[in-house]
Amino acid sequence: MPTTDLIPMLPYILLSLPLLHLLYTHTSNPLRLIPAAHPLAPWTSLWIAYIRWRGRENATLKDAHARYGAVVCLGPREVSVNCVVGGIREVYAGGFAKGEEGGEEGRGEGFNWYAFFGNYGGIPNMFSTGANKPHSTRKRMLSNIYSKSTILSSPPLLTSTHRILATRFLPLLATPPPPFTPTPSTPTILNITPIINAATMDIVTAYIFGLASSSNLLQKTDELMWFLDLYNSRRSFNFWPQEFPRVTAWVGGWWRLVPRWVDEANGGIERWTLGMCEGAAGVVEALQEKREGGETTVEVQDVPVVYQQLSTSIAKDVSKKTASPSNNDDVTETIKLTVASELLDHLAAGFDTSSITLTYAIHELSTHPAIQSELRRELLSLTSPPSSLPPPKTIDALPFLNAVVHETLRLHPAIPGPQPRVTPPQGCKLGDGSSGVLGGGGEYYVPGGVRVSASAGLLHMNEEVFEEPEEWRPERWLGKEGLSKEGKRWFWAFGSGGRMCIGSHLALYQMKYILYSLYTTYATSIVDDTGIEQIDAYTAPPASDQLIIKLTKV
Ligand code: HEM
Repeated sequence: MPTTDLIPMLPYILLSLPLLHLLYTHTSNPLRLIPAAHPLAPWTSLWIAYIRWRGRENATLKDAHARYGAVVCLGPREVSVNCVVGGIREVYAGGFAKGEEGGEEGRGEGFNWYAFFGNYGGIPNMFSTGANKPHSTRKRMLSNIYSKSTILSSPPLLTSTHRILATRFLPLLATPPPPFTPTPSTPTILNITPIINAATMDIVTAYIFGLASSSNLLQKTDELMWFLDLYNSRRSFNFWPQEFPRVTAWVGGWWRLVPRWVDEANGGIERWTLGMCEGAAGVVEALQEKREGGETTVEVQDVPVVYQQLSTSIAKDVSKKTASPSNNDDVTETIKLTVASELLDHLAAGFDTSSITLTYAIHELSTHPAIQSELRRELLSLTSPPSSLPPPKTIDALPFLNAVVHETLRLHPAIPGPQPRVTPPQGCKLGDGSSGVLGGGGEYYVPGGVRVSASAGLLHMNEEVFEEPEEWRPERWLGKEGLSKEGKRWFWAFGSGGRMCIGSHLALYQMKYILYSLYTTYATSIVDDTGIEQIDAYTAPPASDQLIIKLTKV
């Protein structure tokens, strides 16, 4: 055929090129062999992006795993796993990074879903860092102060927790001001959720910054409302910057996908955190003077445990990297913002997740009065002087309280959504070839650079592991052995592996003490739990952000 005869066919040839390319990439993609959550999933990532944009990801994954098994394909470069063997054990215990390794200072390159959690204009922190090496350097700086043995024996933490519960939390419950009481004439009926938010924030920031420099949201109601308004209203604007950061930045020049006030809200929270850092820095200086023989006194509860440890370690790290700093002010500013970015993440991660869990614990206890009485019996069996709390180790060892907290974390994990990681360059095998529900189903090769995730909200619903998983049953954690061995492997509220929650012991500590204070003083019952269902998101508070309960003095 003469070449000129081909000219009329040119548009058709050009049009078919993208289709041929799509066909080629599909047939050469090993992910096409994995059961697909939707017919479009192996062909395009637009389907799962649309599901995320609609806020339907958790529900969609639940349905997909129920239909197609433990490993499902969500996109041409994405899979979800819902099993231990060939699933969380490989991905999380196996140390898959959050973003591809490499990049500037080994911080990772390519897409990193967590980069969005950087603060102060993208300064990374432990949680947001993509690559494993810089992450583990940072984690080593902090692991000791968040370890179980340190938390359970920390005088600053115990003293500040006691002060916060005895002088702020219980008095607030006794006479709650208007924003907490829907009808001021009935002060025993109150919205417990913001009070719990305030209590967890005050305890977490007291451990981080010391009581004198921390938040006092339980007593400063206006500040609490200001903070919660900023914090909660940003939630619905995560999609674009988190899933499509480059598009968001590119389009941002002429069309804002995220309203300006979200940036302003972030700025407000950042300045608030810097204020606490400055207070803590003053206390660290005073401690230094004291060590050098000065007169200064610092009360035990005012020691900024986390701030002190982190600022010292980061200062060493930064000065090591900048051997001859050209500008000392720049170095000081870098240290200040690096510390603040890290600690802002801790206070946000710490207050939000713990208060979600506590809201559900109170909801469940209020709808299960017999279990509430059983818990109160156990708590009241402790004897402690009226002016102090029972010792942390005693509280920690209470079996029924422990069961109530863990069963709530199982049924209502504060982070039920997918925790994305990236498969290593050499690829991996997911699933374990077995057919049972406990195994990973078929075994599949997954190449490097693929987004893979598991979700606590799905792992905790396996009926082979947790009998009647939709039921809240603290007793499944009791008995001689406690939860079954299999149950322990599938319990994933704090994640697992190197990127597991660093604050889990602090979280358990404060949740147990808050429940102790509440239930040794009051009985709770539900007045209005409309909207108590968890939203479909990574971190999932109640849809209504509130729980109205009645308190009755015991
Ligand atoms: C009930 C309370 C809590 C729950 C359910 C929870 C859950 C989790 C989970 C599932 C992760 C891993 C997330 C992922 O990789 O996508 C995580 C990480 C983290 N959590 Fe928590 N958390 C809680 C309380 C706290 C507290 C009190 C702190 C305060 C320090 C905290 C600080 C962190 C940090 C800094 C990370 C990142 C760890 C790393 O990158 O190595 N969390 N948390």
